[in-house]
Parts: sequence; C-alpha cells; structure tokens
Amino acid sequence: ATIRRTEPTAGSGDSARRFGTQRVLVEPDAASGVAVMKFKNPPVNSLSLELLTEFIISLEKLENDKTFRGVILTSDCPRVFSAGLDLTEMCGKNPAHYAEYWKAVQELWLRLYLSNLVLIAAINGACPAGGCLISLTCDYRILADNPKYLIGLNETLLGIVAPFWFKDTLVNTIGHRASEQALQLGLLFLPAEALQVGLVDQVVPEDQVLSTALSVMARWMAIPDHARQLTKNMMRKTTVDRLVKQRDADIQNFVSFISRDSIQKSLQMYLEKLKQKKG
Ligand SMILES: CCCCCCCCCCCCC/C=C/C(=O)SCCNC(=O)CCNC(=O)[C@H](O)C(C)(C)COP(=O)(O)OP(=O)(O)OC[C@H]1O[C@@H](n2cnc3c(N)ncnc32)[C@H](O)[C@@H]1OP(=O)(O)O
Repeated sequence: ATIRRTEPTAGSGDSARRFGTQRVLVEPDAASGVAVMKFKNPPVNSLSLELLTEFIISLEKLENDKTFRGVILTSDCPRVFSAGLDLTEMCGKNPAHYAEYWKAVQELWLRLYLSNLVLIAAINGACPAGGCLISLTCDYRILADNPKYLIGLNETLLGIVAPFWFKDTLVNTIGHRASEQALQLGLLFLPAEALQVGLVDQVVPEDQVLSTALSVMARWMAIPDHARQLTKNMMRKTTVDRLVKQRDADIQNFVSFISRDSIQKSLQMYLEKLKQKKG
C-alpha cells in the first residue's frame, strides 16, 4: 500500500494536510502533535490483510515523524469501530495464507501494544473480538453510549479461542477473574457494563467521543514523553516478550488450529449466520 497525501482542507494550512492509504485515513494536526487515524474498510472495518498492512504502515509513519506524540484510533464506518479479524481470511484459504495473515495480526498487536505514542481509542461503534483487541492495546478507551455498540472478546461464540496474548491483554486491563469469565462466555459488554468492569475508561454521548479523546490526549501529552514511554514499557514488556519469544510457534499453533475441519465448519456457519441476519 502506498501512503497518499490528500489536499489539505480549505483554510487549514499544513497542519491539516491529510495522508493515509485506501483503508486508513490519517488526519494529522502538527500544531498539537496529535493525529486521528480512521479505519475505512466498509462495511465493518473487518481486519483484512490489506487493512492490517496499511494500518502498520501508517502507524510506523506517525511513529517515525517526531512531530506526532499521540494518535487517536477511530472508525470512518458508521456504527462499527471494527468487526475484528476478517473471517474470510481465516476460512477457505490455505496454510500459507493463514500463516501470512496471522503474522500480520501479531505484528499489528506488537507495534500497538508497545508504541511510544499515546494511543487513545475513540470507539464510535461495535467493537467485538479483534476490534476489542485493538482498543485494548491503547492507553485509554472512550466508548460511545449506544447500546448497540457492544465490546468484548467474543471468540468462543464463534467456536474459536482467543490466543494467549489476546488473553494477556485483557487480563492486564480488567484483571484475571473478570477476564476468565468474559473469555469463556465470549461476553460482549454494553457500554455501562464495559465501564463498570474496566474494559473502557469513559462512556460519553456519541457526538462527544472525539472531543473527549482530544481532551484526554492533552492530559497524557502533558507528561514528559520519555518518562511516560519508559513507564509504559515497564508495564507491558513482559507481556510482549511472551509472544516475541514464541512468534513462530504461535503462527504454527494458529495455522493448525484454524485448519481443523471442525473450526473451518464453525467459521463458515458463523459467516452464514451473519449473512442470513440481513435477510
Ligand atoms: C488454548 C489452546 C488453543 C489456542 C488456539 C489459538 C489459535 C487462534 C484461534 C483463532 C483466532 C482467534 C482470534 C479471532 C479474533 C476475531 O476477531 S474473529 C472475528 C469476530 N468478529 C465478530 O464476531 C463480529 C462479527 N460481526 C458482527 O457481529 C456484525 O457484523 C457487527 C460488527 C456487529 C456489525 O453488524 P451490522 O452493521 O449489522 O453488519 P452485518 O450485516 O453483520 O455485516 C455486514 C457485512 O460484513 C460481514 N462481516 C461482519 N463481520 C465480519 C468479520 N469479522 N469478517 C468478515 N466479514 C464480516 C457480514 O458477513 C456482512 O457481509 P455481507 O452480508 O456480504 O454484506
């Protein structure tokens, strides 16, 4: 994917010069050092290999540009933050594809979880499974107060299992017992429940999600970068190292698990159910 620059919005000068790729829009504000990164992979921002790749490229570009210290992750698609991993990437394909796909999923999580940037999730839509994982890698989560916007790691509802590093990320956020129950039951939390269990940090009216994210960002960016980054690293490195030490084994584990006939059947059935839902 190539990074494309789009024309700055009228009267906005350089700081609003947007760039990005087909599926990831980046609205940088150099004056504040904050960029808003919007997923644009309609209809549901499913995390396809292309979106993952573009996401990693755009994140790396922002991390390498010292103008930016904070990034707000949000959705350009209505009603959905991200539907999680793209199910079509995990069924009906071949082991080589599964391995390539999973490597990209690992890569995105590794880069987000240890990012030196302040990352804030402005969750303006449904946030299941892989979408929830992305929000969990952030330093702070704001969820729109809409009962349709459920959030959680619901993998067991599909007959699959969240890998250990998904689990670790959830445990680091809401604790062991709450994670144990949420993962086994594949819980999707309503906004008020997500707030109560600590899955999100704030629940605000839908039209205040981005403005709230911008004001929270200002608070986090008031902390000296180096001290904050060292602290974040201290908190998260053990979790990250667990995957780094066994990335290839994790890929092989994924490929053999996802290739099982029973798992393929579960995923196909789940996809069918999603499509029937519309009928
Ligand atoms: C311990 C030992 C073993 C360990 C082994 C570990 C190995 C690893 C195991 C496997 C990996 C686990 C990690 C997986 C993580 C995931 O993210 S799996 C994906 C889970 N996602 C979901 O369950 C969400 C499914 N989608 C929805 O619930 C809804 O779509 C929505 C997000 C709430 C939006 O609803 P709505 O606006 O009504 O849109 P829909 O009509 O439902 O969908 C529109 C079209 O999009 C398609 N679609 C939806 N979600 C996905 C998706 N995730 N991937 C691909 N496509 C998706 C949907 O089918 C519709 O398609 P069309 O009908 O063609 O329009």
